[in-house]
Amino acid sequence: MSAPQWRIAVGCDDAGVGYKNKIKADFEADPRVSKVIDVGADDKTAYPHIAAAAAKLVASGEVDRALLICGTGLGVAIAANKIKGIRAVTAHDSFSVERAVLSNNAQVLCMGERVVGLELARRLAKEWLGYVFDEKSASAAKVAVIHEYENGEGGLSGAPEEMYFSAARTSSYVSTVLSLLSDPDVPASLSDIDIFIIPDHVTLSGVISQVASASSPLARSVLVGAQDCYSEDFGSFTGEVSPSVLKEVGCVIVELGHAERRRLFGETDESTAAKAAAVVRNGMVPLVCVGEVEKGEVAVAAEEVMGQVRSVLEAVGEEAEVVLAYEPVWAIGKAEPAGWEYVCEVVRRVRGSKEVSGRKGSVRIVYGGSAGPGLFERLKGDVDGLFLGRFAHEAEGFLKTLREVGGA
Ligand SMILES: O=C(CO)COP(=O)(O)O
Repeated sequence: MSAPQWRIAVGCDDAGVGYKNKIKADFEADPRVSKVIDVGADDKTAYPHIAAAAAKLVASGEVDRALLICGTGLGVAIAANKIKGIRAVTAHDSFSVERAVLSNNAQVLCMGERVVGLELARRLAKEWLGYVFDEKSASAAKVAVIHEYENGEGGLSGAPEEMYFSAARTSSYVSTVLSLLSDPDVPASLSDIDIFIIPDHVTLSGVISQVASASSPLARSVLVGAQDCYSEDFGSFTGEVSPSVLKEVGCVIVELGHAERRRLFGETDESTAAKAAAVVRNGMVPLVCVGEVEKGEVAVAAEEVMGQVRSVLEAVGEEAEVVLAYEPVWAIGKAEPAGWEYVCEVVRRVRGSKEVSGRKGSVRIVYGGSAGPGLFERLKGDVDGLFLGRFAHEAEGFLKTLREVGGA
């Protein structure tokens, strides 16, 4: 496979200036390199800033690779790996440099000026330019798993969604789900996904206690969420539910902006965004429902959804973890979900938007709207999980879908 023309960022801290400058000059003279961006620094700038600046250029696609030098090559690798999408390695021998690209598709190579001689470092950097990751190789699937871990695991909602269950039914439903999850035959892969249940506010604390006293670690890992909360923590807001109290009782996720709340209770992008900020402020994860009202073109739907997404992401800041439940309003409460190709295309556009792809915090996108068993197989790859309503109202149906999302 022939090497492309590389665009490369180089950077170092004050311990790596000499090697960085030499290798930079080598790159500039190498016909395999089309562009070199030097992110510094020849001064006392601490290495994490330099490493992050170079890694961000890689993550944004402005360059293909980065080469970072510090005293050991360790700190710059650790820092670069904090940037989403980055695979940075420290390597000081020929074989590791080769495998870093061919096995791990690492885009960032780090070396230590105090570890290897200059000529070896220059030779390794030169060899590095000759390796190209093969997306069709057996390594590709393993690299994809790294990406999945970075994005977090899929999520699933169980009933009781909306206001369908009595308190007694919620309690018996949750005990059935927990006992099914405690069955020794449940596939281990279910522990790779985040399973969540979002009951009504009144039964929430009871469900949290049921989960806490479940008999298996998998059942005890079920996350319990709330269906809404207010944007203020405390005060004269009679009838509202405080995000601070939700946190206090062990709630970890708060669903916001459901289509019914927007339609029946006048909730807007602004009020949803303010609530999302309150949820994040209280250390919980907002699960924000977004979706176009009318069925139509993918591009129009994605634009409508992005309007809802933008206001939330602006409000929560760039580091907060967010789950988006993409629920086309027209597909809720129907016999069938929206077409899988349509869903994947809208989700791809949302995920690829600069607002979503450019932020530091994880954004998982789950699909909701008449979702149930048999759907995830079509959506996986683009969609991180499912947000279930009626088709999880029977515990067995919920478990069946969980197995599908868990790849079991
Ligand atoms: O709105 C939903 C979940 O919040 C979807 O509900 P249904 O799957 O029952 O259509």
